[in-house]
Amino acid sequence: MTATVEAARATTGNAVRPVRFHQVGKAFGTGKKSVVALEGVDLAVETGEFVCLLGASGCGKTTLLNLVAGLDQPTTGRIELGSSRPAVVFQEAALMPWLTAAGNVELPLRLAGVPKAQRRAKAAELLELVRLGGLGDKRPHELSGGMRQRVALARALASTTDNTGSGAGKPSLLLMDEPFSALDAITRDVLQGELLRIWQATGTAILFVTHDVREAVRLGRRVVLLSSRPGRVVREWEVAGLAGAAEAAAVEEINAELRKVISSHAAA
Ligand SMILES: Nc1ncnc2c1ncn2[C@@H]1O[C@H](COP(=O)(O)OP(=O)(O)OP(=O)(O)O)[C@@H](O)[C@H]1O
Repeated sequence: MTATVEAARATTGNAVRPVRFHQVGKAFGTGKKSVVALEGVDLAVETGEFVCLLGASGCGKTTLLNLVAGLDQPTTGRIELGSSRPAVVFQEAALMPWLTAAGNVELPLRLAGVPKAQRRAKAAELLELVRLGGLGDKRPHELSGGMRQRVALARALASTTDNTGSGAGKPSLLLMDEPFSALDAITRDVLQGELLRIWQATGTAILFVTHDVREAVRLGRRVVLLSSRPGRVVREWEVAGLAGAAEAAAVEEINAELRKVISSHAAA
């Protein structure tokens, strides 16, 4: 079977989907030493949707995001990318230490050839959005871990927005790989709330990787569970709008399913 990543019009009716996987597989290496990280993954993210991808350590979550981001190629299957330029926010903010916060946010715009005045204005707007207005001249080492992740989020939003000219009319897509897992519990809680606000304000689709069930249910409208090696989609839950007892019940049910997946892998 051929493996491709297509910048195609992945459509549902007339709408363009940010991304769709068709039976995607990924193996590292060949022969006896080959590691099959993903197998037969079918998954779509709709325009403006917030999907949390959940799975045990090593089940292929990062591999899957890397395929969407174009950092790696699938071995089998096909990925249709309707999004103009997916951006990734990693566990560590990975900011350029010699640039200010504003300079980091401007970077993707600079690389896309956006004129200076326009990118300054966009960076200021995005720093306001992540509640860092007035801190644009700080360098990464002058900011807390939570603030650095806010800058990384603003930078990712800068690279997904269509003001770069190339992606007019295409849905934006943000890929997030356990972005809050290195933060303390209070900062994580605050940033989860902020991310929901920003998601609602921007309408960008988000594919968010986590191994924390509570985080997945709080943030996602849909939670997708991957099995352990090879990673396949085991089950999905619609969790939009759950609160109180219903949210707690969903967390419990998904936790039970995750434990099953982990123990079946351990027994294999
Ligand atoms: N470049 C690589 N070469 C060989 N094996 C790899 C490579 N990248 C990932 N793998 C293997 O593929 C599997 C999936 O890895 P991946 O990092 O995608 O898992 P993950 O679900 O993101 O894990 P975690 O939650 O611990 O970050 C693992 O067994 C890993 O060892």
